[in-house]
Amino acid sequence: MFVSNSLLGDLIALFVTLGVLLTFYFKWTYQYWTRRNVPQIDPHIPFGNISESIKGREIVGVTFKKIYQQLKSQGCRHGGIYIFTQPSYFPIDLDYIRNILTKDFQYFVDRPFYVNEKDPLQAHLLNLSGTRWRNMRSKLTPTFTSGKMKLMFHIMAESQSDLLKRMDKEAESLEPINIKEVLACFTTNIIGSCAFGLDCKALEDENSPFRQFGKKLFKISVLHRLKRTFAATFPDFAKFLRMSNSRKEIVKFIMDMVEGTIEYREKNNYSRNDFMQLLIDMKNNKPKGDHDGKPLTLDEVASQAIVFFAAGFETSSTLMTFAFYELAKNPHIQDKLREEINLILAEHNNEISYDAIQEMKYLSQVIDETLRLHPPAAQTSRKCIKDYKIPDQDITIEKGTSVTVSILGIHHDPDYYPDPEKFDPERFTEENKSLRHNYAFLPFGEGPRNCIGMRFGLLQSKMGLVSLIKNYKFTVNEKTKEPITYQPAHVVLAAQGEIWLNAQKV
Ligand code: HEM
Repeated sequence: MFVSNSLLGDLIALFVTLGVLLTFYFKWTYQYWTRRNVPQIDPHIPFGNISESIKGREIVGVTFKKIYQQLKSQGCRHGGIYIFTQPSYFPIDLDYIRNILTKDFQYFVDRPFYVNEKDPLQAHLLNLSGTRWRNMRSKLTPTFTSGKMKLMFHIMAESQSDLLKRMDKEAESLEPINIKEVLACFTTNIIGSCAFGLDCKALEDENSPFRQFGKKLFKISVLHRLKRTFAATFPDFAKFLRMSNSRKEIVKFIMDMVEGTIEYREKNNYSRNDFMQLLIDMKNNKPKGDHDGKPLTLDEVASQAIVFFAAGFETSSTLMTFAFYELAKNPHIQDKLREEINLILAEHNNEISYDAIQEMKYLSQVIDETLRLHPPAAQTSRKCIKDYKIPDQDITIEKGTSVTVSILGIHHDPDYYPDPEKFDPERFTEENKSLRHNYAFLPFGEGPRNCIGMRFGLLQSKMGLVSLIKNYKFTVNEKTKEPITYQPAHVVLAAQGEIWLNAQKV
């Protein structure tokens, strides 16, 4: 029965053989890019090139930025990395990035995410692939036009007066202000109101159920992160195991809320200018546009509402938090912005209106520079859906390979932005923008699969900035831990720890 005369001897032989086989497997796997003549950054067993982020030492966006810088310093136009054992193509040249995101989009329609189609609330725009994505994107696009944003502006304006009330209360206490938390409550109110039709009251009460839900949504345990990465890396195996990405308590919270809202509106014949209403209309009537013509199901309505909340709430509140921090560090920029705000509002009866915000050019520069320095989405990805030959190279990206674009890496590249760590809104004057490659600034991604909520995200962030900068002068409080670093195990690029500011009424 034993190969040798002892069980121990057999076990040792078995482990040694397994060890040797595994080493060969990793060695062979980790030469994929070298075999294809693509420069690679040497990976480590078993996490490939993302060990630091898997171990929770840094956010993956920072890992990708370092890879970008390493490849760029070696003069590479592209490279290859490994996420666990899965090869991912890593373009550096902005023309290659433009081809993948836009010009040759038909090869890169999908995202490399694992989705269990049977999971409730998973059929949302961010996750969907192929024809299902095209149909949903086409149905949802009319939801985000400037006309619709103008209609939703009134809902945002209600939250803006709550923001001022909260700020007045905080400033009166003469204590430093935890700006990250205040702004998280502000965006919770706006998105909760627009996506779910709810009065969340997060600014009045930090313990409100919706604020607690927002915290829970982004609090991802190490186990859940490992599960997600595993499923993304080995999608076929995850499919075989029927792995689920849903969290039961989140599904229940959302479904109860969406069903309740729909029932109330339908029973009372009540309608409102918000995302939820547009989704309900698409459930009850055939949506317009070039798609399969099918109305949305209840699960699809709930899925879109949750992704609008998840994709729109923390990205915008992080953008605003960094904008206030940078303005507090740079008083001359803050003063210049306040001057513009006062000047333009004076021409609009001192009312913060949609049109007044659109006229504020320096405000856009401040927002763009914040998005450059601290892009909330530090990277984006695509999946190659048919073999793709890289133009001007004798290299083919194989069907099924993922592509990683380091937004943070590009935004900190001194070739495009000299002295990249400096906060300087002058980089975004019309003249300076025209001197750069269009793809050197990608905070919302690019191409047919870019951020659908860009207008909404910008509008709510601009509204937050205008109403607070108009009324308060901000400086950084010594309780803020500087230099700012990024939270390691987090979905968006957010500051580690709190950002404490002093606010003085102007
Ligand atoms: C400052 C705020 C925001 C930033 C920086 C941001 C950034 C991004 C980025 C980088 C992408 C990936 C694009 C690509 O791969 O080319 C994305 C996708 C997406 N965003 Fe945003 N986003 C913001 C706000 C919002 C808001 C407010 C919503 C919804 C109300 C939203 C909904 C989405 C959705 C649904 C997608 C997936 C689109 C698709 O796959 O077709 N985002 N966002």
